[in-house]
Amino acid sequence: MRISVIGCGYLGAVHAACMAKLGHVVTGFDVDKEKIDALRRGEAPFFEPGLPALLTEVMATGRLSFSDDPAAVAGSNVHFVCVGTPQVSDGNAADMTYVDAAVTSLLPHLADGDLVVGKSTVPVGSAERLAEQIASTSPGATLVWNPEFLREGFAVKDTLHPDRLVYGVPEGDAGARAVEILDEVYAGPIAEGTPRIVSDYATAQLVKVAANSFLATKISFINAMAELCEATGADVTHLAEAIGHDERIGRRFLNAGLGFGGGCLPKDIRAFMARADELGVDQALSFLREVDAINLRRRSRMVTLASEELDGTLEGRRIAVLGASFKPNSDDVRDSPALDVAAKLRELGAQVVVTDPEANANAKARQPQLVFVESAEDAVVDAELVLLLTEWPEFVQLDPVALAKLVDSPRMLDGRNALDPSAWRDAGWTYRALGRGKH
Ligand SMILES: NC(=O)c1ccc[n+]([C@@H]2O[C@H](COP(=O)([O-])OP(=O)(O)OC[C@H]3O[C@@H](n4cnc5c(N)ncnc54)[C@H](O)[C@@H]3O)[C@@H](O)[C@H]2O)c1
Ligand SMILES: O=c1ccn([C@@H]2O[C@H](COP(=O)(O)OP(=O)(O)O[C@H]3O[C@H](CO)[C@@H](O)[C@H](O)[C@H]3O)[C@@H](O)[C@H]2O)c(=O)[nH]1
Repeated sequence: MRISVIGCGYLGAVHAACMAKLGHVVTGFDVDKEKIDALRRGEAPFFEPGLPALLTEVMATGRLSFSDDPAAVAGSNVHFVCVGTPQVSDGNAADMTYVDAAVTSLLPHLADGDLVVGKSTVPVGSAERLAEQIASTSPGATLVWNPEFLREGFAVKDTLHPDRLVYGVPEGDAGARAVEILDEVYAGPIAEGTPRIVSDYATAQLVKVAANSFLATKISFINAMAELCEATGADVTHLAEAIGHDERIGRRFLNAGLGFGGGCLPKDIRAFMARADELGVDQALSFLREVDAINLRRRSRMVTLASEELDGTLEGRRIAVLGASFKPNSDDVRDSPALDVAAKLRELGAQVVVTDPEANANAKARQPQLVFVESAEDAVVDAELVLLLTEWPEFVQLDPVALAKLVDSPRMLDGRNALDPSAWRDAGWTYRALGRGKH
């Protein structure tokens, strides 16, 4: 198939490369010329394991090209819309400006029989509105909604081997034909047995935000339990393990700590609440307000614990922060709990030194007043307190004995429950963690 991918950010760049890997001829288009120039050189514009090698492999076949010219999408039969839907600056809703602009720029290049495939995460009702817009100028083209569930850090694997495919299609022949085309696009994963669910537009859009709401709720549930553990002296890691053995609950996404961040879960639950409000069913999602509040409370709890560790005085105290990205194996700092905590501590007067294996540059662009260094060893020199805020493997594997020799005072606050408490305590550290023992 001839495929265009509109928007080559985290989602679009991976999607374009994976579609080429599946044998299609792909043109990636983005308005960001710098990003396109990098992709044309075969460089991933962000850190994503496996993407650079995949780009090199598929670009050598000649099946993948990139352009900053909107007309480059002409001639493709399937057009994936992968642009951003961030939170609006003055509220909780999703900003649909980029999706609207992307579809508008696509319209003049659509031919009869073309498929427009929405992949961005949008408020329910958007597909119906965009389908009308497309029908008014290009009645021969069809819109389908095909939400994406990839995780950063595993994006290539998740795209090539998704755990499910969801198609939201219109009724009638156009919908049936759209299913046939999408089945051809995803022939590889379907042959591997990937389940696919065919439904209407509204359901497909809702599946995406429902899935992210469930994941966010699961994380906030365990973090609420962490609050109880802190009040009672219990250990949330044992609690998670114990309830996780119940297959109906499951252990995944029960890692208590600093909570969720990134470019998806926080903004998606807020946009979902905003949309429910518009639909007059805000009560149905009122629990998500609490999910958000529990999540944000973990960040302030970390700041409080840091202050307590330093006898209530943050002013002028040297704090080392390990981690800036919202999770390991990503350089994404959008709504990063780690960066948020580091910035707050600095605001309160601490001398904060941050290090992240991949996210230093992105983090510095957002928080230029923070000091960034290249390694954990550099960050902890003379530190009175060390905070582990993103559980990169290189941080989890740090040697507490060697590190103790570099710090001013061996105090560790583990914001991700990622370290072995006894190893750190045996090496002379004061070790405290969120949800583990009485504070
Ligand atoms: N990042 C993820 O892991 C992930 C996973 C699943 C779904 N999503 C959803 O996918 C969408 C994209 O997310 P992202 O993380 O890739 O965002 P992003 O900000 O990394 O990328 C968006 C890209 O769209 C480009 N763009 C903006 N307007 C454009 C236009 N009119 N024409 C062409 N390009 C344009 C931007 O320059 C940018 O490169 C969002 O709706 C997000 O919720 C993201
Ligand atoms: O037990 C857990 C699991 C995750 N997290 C945090 O939750 C956030 C999100 O993690 P994850 O879901 O792995 O990252 P994303 O790449 O943002 O992926 C989510 O958001 C994507 C965009 O919508 C979806 O496609 C994915 O399915 C969904 O998992 C991160 O800050 C993690 O540190 C926890 O605190 N505890």
